[in-house]
Amino acid sequence: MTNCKVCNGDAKQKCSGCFNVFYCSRNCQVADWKNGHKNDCKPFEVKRNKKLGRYTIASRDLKAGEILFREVAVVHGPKMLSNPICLGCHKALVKKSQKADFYRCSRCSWPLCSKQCERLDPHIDECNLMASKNYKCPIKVNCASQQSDAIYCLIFPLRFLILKLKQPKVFEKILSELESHVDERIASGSYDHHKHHLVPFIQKLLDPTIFTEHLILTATAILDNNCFEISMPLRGIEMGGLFLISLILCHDCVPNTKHYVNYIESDSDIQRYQMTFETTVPVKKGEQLTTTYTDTLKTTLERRKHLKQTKIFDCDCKRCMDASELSTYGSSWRCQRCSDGLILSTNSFNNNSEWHCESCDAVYSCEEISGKLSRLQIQLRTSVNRHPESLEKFIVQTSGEIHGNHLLIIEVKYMLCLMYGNIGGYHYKELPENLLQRKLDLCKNVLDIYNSVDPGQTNSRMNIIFELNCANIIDMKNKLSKNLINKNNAMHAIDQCLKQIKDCYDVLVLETENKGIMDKRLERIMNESFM
Ligand SMILES: C[S@@+](CC[C@H](N)C(=O)[O-])C[C@H]1O[C@@H](n2cnc3c(N)ncnc32)[C@H](O)[C@@H]1O
Repeated sequence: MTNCKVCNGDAKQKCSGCFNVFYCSRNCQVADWKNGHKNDCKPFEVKRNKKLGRYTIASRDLKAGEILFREVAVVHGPKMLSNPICLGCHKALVKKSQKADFYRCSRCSWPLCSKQCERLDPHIDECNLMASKNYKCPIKVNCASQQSDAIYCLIFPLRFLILKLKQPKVFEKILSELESHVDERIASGSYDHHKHHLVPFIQKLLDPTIFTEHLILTATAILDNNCFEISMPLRGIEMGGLFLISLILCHDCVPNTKHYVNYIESDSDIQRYQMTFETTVPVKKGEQLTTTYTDTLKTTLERRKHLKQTKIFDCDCKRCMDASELSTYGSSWRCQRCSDGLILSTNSFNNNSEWHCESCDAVYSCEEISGKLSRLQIQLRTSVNRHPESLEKFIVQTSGEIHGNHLLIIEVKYMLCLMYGNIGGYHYKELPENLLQRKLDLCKNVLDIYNSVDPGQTNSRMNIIFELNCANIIDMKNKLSKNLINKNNAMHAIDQCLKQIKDCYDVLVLETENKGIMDKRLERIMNESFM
């Protein structure tokens, strides 16, 4: 028999939000809700094992699109390599002219937007500290360019360490619970720069007998290992945040959740960047809830190398362990020696393993495969302009060497899906029939791959379903005008497409940054549909 969380009596009911707590009566449940369960009610449990450390499992069956939790960052700040940003409001700083300097904080000299940003939280604490030690930001006018500036790597660790002074209990809990892999990071030499620049900077501002080199490097490693990006291009914001619940979710290359950050207006000077996590697919009670720490639309070798470098673990998820990437062939090449077979990795668990042709057994080194990919990526970024004709040419020219579902080609196809029907010279009213059919085929091809590697209500998949339905509507209208289909059937099909478009819109605008763009896309297809 389970006991009531409030009075310890025999429990007869459980909280339907999380399934984690039990009560004897409605009165006890209401009392507990008011007493804090409102904030703690989350439909998952935190578990721990040797391989993952802490991880989360669903405590009840979850539908796709269920919100798991929302939270604000305990600390946020510039990324380790950041373009010049205002330390007050965090917006990107743009120079008015080549020679002009940014506005400088009157006390610490860090670049800001204006005087108004001087007193904003969290800049105020670091500014007080720097002013008290007479520290002035050394960025020179001419080197404060739009390029990444390593000096910003000083600020986020400083803010995190200030937490030790302001909220010591919270800081100690974070230090004892979060994984940092600090020793591996130090041993690899990747923290040498921090030893020479960050440590002396912090120790100039904070007591070095308490803020030792190891503590400073551990705090930095905690940020590197656990932070999420706060990326709001329309607001000009690119930074990192430490979200204490979000970080517990472990990684999978086919995750079952997605997350986004929205800006919440507040009366105070505190900026609130709110993280939301939600399921993208149905998740059964007891199943692990997973997120991604990398780009799910990159190849296995790229994802695994990125995870090893940034989060210090070797991913052994189902997708990584299958050379065919769940039968999508998302990392596969075509054999140039027999011009027939597919080249796949011989051992997915080893990033340096050889690759071999399934048909003629030709062997390729890992460097050859990585080199091929880099060459095509560079070709795509530099010589191929972002125009449908040149992207189509790229697909044709590379088809002898790379599989049509390789994720680099899927990236190109995704761009084409968004371009056809939407950009100048290719709007639906001027799109020839063959290109409309091409768009339909491309959308189906890309969707097929996303169904395996990026399933459910992910933004990229929702974008493709949106485009596929737009193209379907135009196709239907064209056929109707040529009397190739029955009017009632066509109207019914168009209604169905509009419904799916609206569903995609509803999912995509949950991330409020998308709203303006999505409104325009919706308006465009509504106009096209009823013309
Ligand atoms: C953001 S933390 C995740 C929460 C962490 N397990 C904890 O207890 O605080 C990231 C770390 O979790 C571990 N981890 C997460 N996903 C993993 C996976 N799929 N395989 C192995 N380790 C993983 C790695 O040690 C990684 O550096």
